[in-house]
Amino acid sequence: MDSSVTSTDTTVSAFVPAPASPYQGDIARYWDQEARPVNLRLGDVDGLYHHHYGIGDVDLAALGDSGDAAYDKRLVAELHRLESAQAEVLLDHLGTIGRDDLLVDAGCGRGGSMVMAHQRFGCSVEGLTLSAKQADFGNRRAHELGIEDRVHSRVCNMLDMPFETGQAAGSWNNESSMYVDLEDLFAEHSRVLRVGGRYVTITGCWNPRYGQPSKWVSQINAHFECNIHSRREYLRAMADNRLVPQAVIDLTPDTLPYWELRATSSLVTGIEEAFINSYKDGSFQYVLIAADRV
Ligand SMILES: C[S@@+](CC[C@H](N)C(=O)[O-])C[C@H]1O[C@@H](n2cnc3c(N)ncnc32)[C@H](O)[C@@H]1O
Ligand SMILES: CC(C)=CCC/C(C)=C/COP(=O)(O)OP(=O)(O)O
Ligand SMILES: [Mg+2]
Repeated sequence: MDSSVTSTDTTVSAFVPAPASPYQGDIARYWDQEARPVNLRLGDVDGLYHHHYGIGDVDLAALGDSGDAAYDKRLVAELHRLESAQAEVLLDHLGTIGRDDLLVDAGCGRGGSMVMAHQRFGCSVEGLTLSAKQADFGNRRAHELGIEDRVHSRVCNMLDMPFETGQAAGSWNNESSMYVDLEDLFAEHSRVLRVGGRYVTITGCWNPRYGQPSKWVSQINAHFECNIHSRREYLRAMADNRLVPQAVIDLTPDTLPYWELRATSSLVTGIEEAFINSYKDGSFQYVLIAADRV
């Protein structure tokens, strides 16, 4: 992958709306300033830039011997493969999407999942992020791929989406729902989705069976300036907003191999222990919820 995508990250969106709250201003700044090598090096593998985590078994044969010079490169490629596999599973749950349909990526990051959705369905994909840097990055990448007329990112609050009622065939949050109130979020997804449309989220949530957010969950919140919700809050807020779960899948066992591999790499960020320990002590879960808009 040509690294110019990362090195030319300097353009500024023409219009950046004022943040809806001081908190959203902080989150916009957070993502404008984010440049962790773990995200850029993985994205450089094939030009799909993700800000989410991975699922699936590690391919030990592809990883090979940790002693040889190219091991680091293979490790990066393997972590990236698992992150793209996560996005594929999210897309699997959107149901049937046609070329004329619109999909909405709420909290789109640098747009990796949007590109994958367009490549799979041929549809239009609109992404919303608080970060002008991320929107510019995603739009530049779409332009390089020649899909800028079908894949577009903008700076916009996902609680106030610029779409007509019932305009979207599908919408999702991929690790972005921990920044907003869930009642407000699902009310807005419910509004923009057509009846019969599909909403999908992959998220980390605290487990009501544990009791309250554990110290590890609190550590993850502090690390990302986010506010992780409980599994119960997701289901309740969906029920309140005409979103009826069609699948609720506990992906915790599927994401642990990614974290255990990442913890051995030179790209660690310091948050690996909190994810591994909270997944193992049962206080935190990685879940996919797919819901029908009824
Ligand atoms: C962890 S990243 C996930 C990015 C992307 N979904 C992915 O899978 O690569 C979280 C994203 O949520 C976005 N976000 C947080 N709060 C938001 C809000 N109120 N409106 C729009 N985007 C928001 C951030 O700007 C960031 O792009
Ligand atoms: C599952 C949960 C609770 C996620 C919180 C949201 C979040 C910040 C996701 C990862 O982004 P990233 O890819 O930028 O993070 P990192 O730099 O750690 O890879
Ligand atoms: Mg990452």
